[in-house]
Amino acid sequence: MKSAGITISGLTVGYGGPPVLDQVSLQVRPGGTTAVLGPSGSGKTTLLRALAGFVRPARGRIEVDGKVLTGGQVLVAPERRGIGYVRQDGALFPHLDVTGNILFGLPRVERRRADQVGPLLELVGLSPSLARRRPDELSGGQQQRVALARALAREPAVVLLDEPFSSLDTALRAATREATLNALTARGATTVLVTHDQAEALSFADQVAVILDGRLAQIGSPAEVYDAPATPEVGRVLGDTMLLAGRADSRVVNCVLGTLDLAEPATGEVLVMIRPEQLVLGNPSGPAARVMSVAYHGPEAMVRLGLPDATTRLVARVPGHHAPQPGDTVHLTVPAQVRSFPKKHPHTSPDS
Ligand SMILES: Nc1ncnc2c1ncn2[C@@H]1O[C@H](COP(=O)(O)OP(=O)(O)OP(=O)(O)O)[C@@H](O)[C@H]1O
Repeated sequence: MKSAGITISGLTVGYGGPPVLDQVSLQVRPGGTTAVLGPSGSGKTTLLRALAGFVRPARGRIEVDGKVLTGGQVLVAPERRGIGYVRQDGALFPHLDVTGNILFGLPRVERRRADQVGPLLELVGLSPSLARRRPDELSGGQQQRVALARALAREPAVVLLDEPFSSLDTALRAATREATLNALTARGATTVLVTHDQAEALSFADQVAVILDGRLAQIGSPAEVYDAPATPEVGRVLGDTMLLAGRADSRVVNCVLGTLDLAEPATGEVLVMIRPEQLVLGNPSGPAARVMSVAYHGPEAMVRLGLPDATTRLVARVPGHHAPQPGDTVHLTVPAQVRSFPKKHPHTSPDS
């Protein structure tokens, strides 16, 4: 399969009302994997639908491998785009077995080649012995992998995945995600994954696009968007954040947690963004806080903390076996460099 790059320019889509995607422009490199992350209703599925050719954009252009699929008068039909689409529910045909599902819709000549089913199943991490099972004889994760094998059977240059793992439990989800990524990489497919799940986006993709209210708020590597979000809102989409009022002076900022180092210089009134894992408990040089509650999750615990000012509430993520007890007094430090944003509104509570 040939890898193909995707270029989306000024894409605006509405369903008769105000645009649900507004002037979105982004690129996916050939063979690259981009995760699209954003709150519910932000327009993620609409972006995939526009790529697949299921909706006609009001404006904008979509090119795959340098060929215009959408733009001006051009609207290439979905089946002629060379794009595979795997939906959240897998959408297998219940009356067809695995082989029938994978070969469905292929040209008649290729459909006779049932021998391609075994290698495809292996590619997505399934045993070829499942080839004659029907969907109701498969687990959710197996069904998702069959759906992926069906998409790959057409050898699409681009594969779109719309929350394909969200109905699976944690262990199955990780295994299916890995099998999917391996299969896509082996085929050199260019992939766009829509997800709500921050960890999934950060671990699956080489590029993360954050969509807020129909607009592309930021695009970059997983580390860029997580560590250096363009706005507090992007920061929040990527994970839990706390915003503290502070006064910046070049590379440092003074806030209720003391003097912290800034990753980027700033001056004046700012909001300091702190992630729960940046708060370190135990160093007596830091301000004291009282443990309000502890949510134990096994490998980690989320510790809710109150500062003596009685208004600042913080959350620290600590290793599960290091969790303090409610009522304990702990000391807080932030050894990491932190990010700041120009101050727009006062906000001193954790928003997680
Ligand atoms: N067929 C449609 N007709 C009218 N409005 C629609 C249609 N499909 C989606 N919308 C609206 O467009 C907006 C974006 O929807 P979209 O499904 O793209 O969001 P999303 O980010 O994928 O959401 P979710 O994460 O909940 O699936 C929403 O406000 C939604 O109500």
